[in-house]
Amino acid sequence: MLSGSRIFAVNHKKISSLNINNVCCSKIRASLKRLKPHVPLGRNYSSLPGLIGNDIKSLRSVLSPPAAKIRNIGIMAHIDAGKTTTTERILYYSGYTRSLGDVDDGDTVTDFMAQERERGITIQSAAVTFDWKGYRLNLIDTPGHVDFTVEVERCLRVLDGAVAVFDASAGVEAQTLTVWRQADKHKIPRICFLNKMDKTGASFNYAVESIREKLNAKPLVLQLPIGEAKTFKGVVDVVSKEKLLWNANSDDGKDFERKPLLEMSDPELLKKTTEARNALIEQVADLDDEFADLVLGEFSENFDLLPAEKLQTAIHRVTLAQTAVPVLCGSALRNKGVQPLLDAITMYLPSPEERNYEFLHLVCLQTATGDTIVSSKSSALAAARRAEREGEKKHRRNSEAERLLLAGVEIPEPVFFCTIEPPSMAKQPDLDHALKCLHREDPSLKVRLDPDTGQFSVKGYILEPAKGKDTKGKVWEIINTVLCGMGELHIEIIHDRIKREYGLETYLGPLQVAYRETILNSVRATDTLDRTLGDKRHLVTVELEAKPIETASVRPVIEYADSVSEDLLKASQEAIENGIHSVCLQGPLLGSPIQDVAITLHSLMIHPGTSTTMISACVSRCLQKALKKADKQVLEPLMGLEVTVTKDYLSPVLADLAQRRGNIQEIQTRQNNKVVIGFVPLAEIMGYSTVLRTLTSGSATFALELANYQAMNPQDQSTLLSQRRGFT
Ligand SMILES: Nc1nc2c(ncn2[C@@H]2O[C@H](COP(=O)(O)OP(=O)(O)OP(=O)(O)O)[C@@H](O)[C@H]2O)c(=O)[nH]1
Repeated sequence: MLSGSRIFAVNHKKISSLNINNVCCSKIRASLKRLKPHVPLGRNYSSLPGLIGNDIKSLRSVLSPPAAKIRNIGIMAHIDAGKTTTTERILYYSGYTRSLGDVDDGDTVTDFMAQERERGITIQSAAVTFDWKGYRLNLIDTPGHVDFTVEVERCLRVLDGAVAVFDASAGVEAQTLTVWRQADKHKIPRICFLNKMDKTGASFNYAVESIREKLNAKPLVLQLPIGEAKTFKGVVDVVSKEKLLWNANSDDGKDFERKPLLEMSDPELLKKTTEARNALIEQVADLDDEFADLVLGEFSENFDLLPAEKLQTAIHRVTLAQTAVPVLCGSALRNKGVQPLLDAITMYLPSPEERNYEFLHLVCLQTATGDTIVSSKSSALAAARRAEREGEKKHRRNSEAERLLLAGVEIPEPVFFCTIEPPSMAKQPDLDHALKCLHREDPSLKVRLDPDTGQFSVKGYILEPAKGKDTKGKVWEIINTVLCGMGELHIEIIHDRIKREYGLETYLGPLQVAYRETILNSVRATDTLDRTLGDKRHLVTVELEAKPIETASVRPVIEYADSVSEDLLKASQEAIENGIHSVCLQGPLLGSPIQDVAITLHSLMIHPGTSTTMISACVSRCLQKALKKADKQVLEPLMGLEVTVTKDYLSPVLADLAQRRGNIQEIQTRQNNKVVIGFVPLAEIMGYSTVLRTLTSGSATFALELANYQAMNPQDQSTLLSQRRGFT
């Protein structure tokens, strides 16, 4: 959990173009840069070809609408489902941009970082504000790659609704499950958009079923596709029984035809749509009592007489209650189906007035991800009070400031780390500054200082010892700066950003896996620290026990025996726990965090006047002594893996995974592809994208997610320990 947050009251009249709740500083500066190119930024941003100036509509002229006409929404999905392409179409049709951006050409609005444009992927979420039919939409495009899950998390906590985009040929994919779970956690009402209906293998029914089965959600089919794959040309609006057709010769899809379905011209389609509408009405009536009463009363004889608006209002209610999700379809790339999606956003997703925010206590923090920005303190306070009245009251707080804070961002533990070095010692402060700023934007990036790893330091291609003596015999050592991140891509992007945005060429050490350690048996130790400093005697005696437990947490459980005096504990508890935590952060085998342990303090004697530092030191030493005696175990990160591959390449992929200690759980058939689902240790999967590309001629895709930490087998553990000690 992020350590803290602050609230900022923003004068929205001064920055009316940035009607957003919580985006990182660089996004705000970059947005300002787009609208006002001369704002001095003090940091380099990638240029925005073709976007500065006339191509983007200035929002300063648009008056603030009432809250009921505001939609704060996000776009989320598995990587490459088409979020950015859909966002580009949305911006174009709303009049925000005057030309269609393309991910493949690297000229989109929301993917504005150089790395995003070069790789065609979203790395940072981007917020844009635009209007649609009298509504003000604040939209955030989020990344789909698992390495940037925290970006999604920090956006979800401020959204009122979300559009989940799916590749209609793949249905629910691995990362869709992750973002869906995140949205569930933040209680975000959603709409599903089945994109890529033009793609070979696209199947509306398959995608709807996968939403039902894999996401355990109730899909409300609001549209039916007209054609699929190459024949896809439009959609039927099930609610109004109209067909929407896009002109095949139009190059931007701006204009389309909306016509009622008629018995004479479309008998088959009309029959199918009537069946779908009746099924939809029954489904909504099952979920909404008010609608059920209406349907069973006035319209039970003939659902055709039920006005579209009544059905729409009921769909809005069930969407808000999150008992079902409306499903629409289209092809963003072929410019079909995006305008009805915009209508659905305004019609079915909630306004800020209809949402309760989870306000939580968090401690104070500098301006960073997790801060809460409000347009005025009084309106935010009113919202907080309403949330308390209507919500579960469990977060009622006394302090006014505390009541305004939104729930924090949950930060997963990093699984990779590597050293990073500046080009010269003189540049170390610049590197520290860059890392500090990047960490504030991206709390999933962790930086730690490793004083004495006993390893070699890599500077360019030259190996230098990390510790030595100078000519006068004085000992010196290199302090390593260590980057800890969510994946290979995450660290690569950070490295690249330091170069481009801060002008610093840095050197990365080899990428290493973040292992953990645990103990296998209970051990007990006693220690006494007796030191006299000046005229003061510091004397502490501690007896403690460390034992294995099941928590999957890197924080040890700390217990105190009844024999430990409560008065003594009151004065020294913090020092004792600091001592325990510092040892548990660096285990005896690899210097990795220790997990699944409980520490019980059995006895404690403290001489009056002993400093808390000495108490911490004694507890640390005693715990180290105990751990030395224990049987120890290295735990390695185990990744959940999903590889989507055509049948022809299945065998080589399986053979390769077997060599990587992979454990295959299931092989599913998804359209013409096979989906291999299993687990593989992270250490074995480094650089997998290159290997998979070679094995399958670039036709396969894969997704990885941390599943848990598992015990290494004795042989692999001893090989790893030998490697770390430099014996192999
Ligand atoms: N056939 C087809 N391709 C599409 C469609 N929409 C997007 N694409 C392509 O799919 C690829 C990924 O599109 P993006 O819009 O970058 O997807 P994304 O979900 O934003 O990707 P990340 O942000 O990196 O997760 C690009 O090559 C697009 O051209 C579509 O409707 N049909």
